[in-house]
Amino acid sequence: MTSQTYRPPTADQIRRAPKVLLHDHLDGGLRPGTIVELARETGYEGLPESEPDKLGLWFRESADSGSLERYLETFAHTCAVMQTRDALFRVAAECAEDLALDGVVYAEVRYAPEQHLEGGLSLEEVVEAVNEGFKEGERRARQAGRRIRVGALLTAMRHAARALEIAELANRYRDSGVVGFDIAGAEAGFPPTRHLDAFEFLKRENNHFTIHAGEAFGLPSIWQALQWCGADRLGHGVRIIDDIEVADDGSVTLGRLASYVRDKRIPLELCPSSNLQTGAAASIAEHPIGLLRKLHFRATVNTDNRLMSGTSMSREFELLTEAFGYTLDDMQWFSVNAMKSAFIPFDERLAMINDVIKPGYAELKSEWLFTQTATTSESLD
Ligand SMILES: O=c1[nH]cnc2c1ncn2[C@H]1C[C@H](O)[C@@H](CO)O1
Ligand SMILES: [Zn+2]
Repeated sequence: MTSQTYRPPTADQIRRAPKVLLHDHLDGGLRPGTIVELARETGYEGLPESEPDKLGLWFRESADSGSLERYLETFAHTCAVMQTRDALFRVAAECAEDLALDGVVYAEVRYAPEQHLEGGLSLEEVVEAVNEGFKEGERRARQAGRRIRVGALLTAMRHAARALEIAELANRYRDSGVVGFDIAGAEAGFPPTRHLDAFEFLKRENNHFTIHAGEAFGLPSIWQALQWCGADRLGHGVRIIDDIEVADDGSVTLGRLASYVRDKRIPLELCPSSNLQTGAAASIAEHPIGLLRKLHFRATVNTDNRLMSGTSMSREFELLTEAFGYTLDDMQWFSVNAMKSAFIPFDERLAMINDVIKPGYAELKSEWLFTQTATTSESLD
């Protein structure tokens, strides 16, 4: 008799399973219908499509270019409609609602405050609007019988020069909704060491940060992010695969950097579908996550940009299940990994693991027992 543990989970089980999301961009996850409405309300006339389904398709197709730089161009439209307090509040509330509906119980959602100042808001007003939106989304989710907790990560754009200012902002709001800091944007030509002052400030403040590294650019970027900047986690980090050698007989050799990442349990915020679009991986089946999971790296599964990739946490897990035969146990492993790597305090992470994640998977895994019992007693009658 095979237990549920060895069966692929159904789409419904994947959706109901408690999931943890560490890498999701607020400006990469808007509902297409909301973009259309906000564009109308705010007088933005630059949208390439005015009908929500067509607009959603436009984002997916435009982001599918094989280049990170072209992928990033699509954010001009989402940021354009996120320039008022009401728009930021709405987008954040809907983000929390959508994630909760997808079975996400804990999420860290990032955005770059400096990209939302065109309507005259201050950096503080941007952060407060988003924080209030997340709270509202959590409340709506609770009303609908779901539970989610959302924290914000403040991102600085790596081509700009405001990283220290944004790091200070993240530090100021650390006890009210902001759980950490990040840098994002085009990777090639913009090494993380350009922003050392920001990282050093956060270290002095005992604060947390992740760095987009090892996505469009390889090992040097990961090495800098860890050994020069002191990142707690790697945004993507998928190119760590370049430091892992698999011989014809299947034996695996880790280089110094890959060993360091695994030994120190550095969390990798892997985003499979996003990587296919930017050319960082050729297919889900060939995505390094398969090997990294086998080798017990601290791998986590993430969406990156739900709008641009037409994805969700459930969709990412469906794709992985299909490609690698993952079970509910694998899903639990990824979810516990992510929760261990979150930026909230240790006792709260532990409580999420023990009181939410493990019981959630235990319940799903036990379901097969009851279907089994029902069939057995029927056949005995
Ligand atoms: O995957 C990514 N790599 C680098 N930068 C990214 C990625 N996804 C989104 N961004 C950028 C574009 C957004 O406007 C910004 C803040 O969320 O972060
Ligand atoms: Zn990202």
